[in-house]
Amino acid sequence: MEDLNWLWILLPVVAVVGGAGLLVPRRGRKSAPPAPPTAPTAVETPVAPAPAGAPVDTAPAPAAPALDVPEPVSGRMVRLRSRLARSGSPLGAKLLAVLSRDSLTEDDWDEIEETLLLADVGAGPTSELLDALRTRVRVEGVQGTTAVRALLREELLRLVDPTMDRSLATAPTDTDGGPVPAVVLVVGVNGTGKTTTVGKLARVLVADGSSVVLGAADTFRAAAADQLSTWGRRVGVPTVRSDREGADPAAVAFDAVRQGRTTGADVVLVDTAGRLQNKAGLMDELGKITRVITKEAPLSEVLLVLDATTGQNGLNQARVFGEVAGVTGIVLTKLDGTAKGGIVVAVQRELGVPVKLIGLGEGPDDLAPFDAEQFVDGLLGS
Ligand SMILES: Nc1nc2c(ncn2[C@@H]2O[C@H](COP(=O)(O)OP(=O)(O)OP(=O)(O)O)[C@@H](O)[C@H]2O)c(=O)[nH]1
Repeated sequence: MEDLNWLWILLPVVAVVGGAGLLVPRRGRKSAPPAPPTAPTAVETPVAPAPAGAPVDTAPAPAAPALDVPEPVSGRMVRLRSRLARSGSPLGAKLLAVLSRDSLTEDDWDEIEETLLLADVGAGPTSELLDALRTRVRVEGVQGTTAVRALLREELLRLVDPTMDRSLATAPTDTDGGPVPAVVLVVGVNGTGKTTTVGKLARVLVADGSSVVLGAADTFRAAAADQLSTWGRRVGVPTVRSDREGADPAAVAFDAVRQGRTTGADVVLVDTAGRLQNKAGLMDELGKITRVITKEAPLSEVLLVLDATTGQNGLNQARVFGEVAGVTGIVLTKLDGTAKGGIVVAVQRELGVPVKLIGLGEGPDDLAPFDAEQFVDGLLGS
């Protein structure tokens, strides 16, 4: 109980701080904060009937768990910044080292180019940055560590683009029939961290005072639904799932959204499998999920989860999902495991949509809203 008292004390604080960076202001909120500790049976609540031919079961309600108190969102970017800085940050450190040399030769510029390419910044953004740096070093005669760092910070920031809208649409949507939950569909190939991200995001939303329903539409792997239920249970969030391996993911997604609607939830987060080997199959599956969900509520976000350590491979995935899934935001996971932060720039360019969230580790609160300035400062080791 003592833990839970902390939750109620924390919620108003987190709602203010978290709302600034991550979430759009709520419109027409109609529901109370997450299930209070006295109603633990809200976890894994029964679902509405499945569409014809696609039965969906729900697991029985477990015994009352002690609920976690998610870490406030506000401190997380600071953690990212220090992690990036601690990682040795080859990108920022190497660029600074070369740019600080007395007079830059062609070999030095080649070294800068190579560093950027190795950090997965991508060919287009690399040549843009090189042109900008060359011009400014020549024209402005920038010299000295402080001035060079300021120049590099400015130009890296321009590439990462602080003007992009990175807020998450997690406010209920107004429809003719009244407000319906925001629906966030999470897509990406297997192993990138989708289920983990859905679990972490549920915690962020709970910390923000939202009521959440999870939909385990990754029916390919039975353990994925267990994994998701565990995440939900820890913060008192119900999970709609099927225990039948290979059940129709669209049916589970539909039931999750219906459940959210019936219970007046603010947000429904839907995890998917993304295991399909070809574009046509992927398009069919995601198309069907989207079609059935939108019978209940419009899609508010389609988040593509990409593993930051996969480089060019990740970009290829981004391209395919971008074409078939109408992606509105990118979640870059495992940024803690790579020094190649340049992927942020490359993937935004590839898809034309912003990185909205980043994964910083395997801990339950290792998910942060992406902040361009903090990210660049982390790269520069400041
Ligand atoms: N280091 C690190 N590991 C992460 C991060 N996000 C996820 N992981 C790990 O990546 C592994 C795969 O995560 P899942 O969430 O199961 O991935 P998935 O995309 O749902 O995989 P499938 O269910 O197989 O499609 C797990 O071991 C996670 O703990 C992150 O930001 N950093």
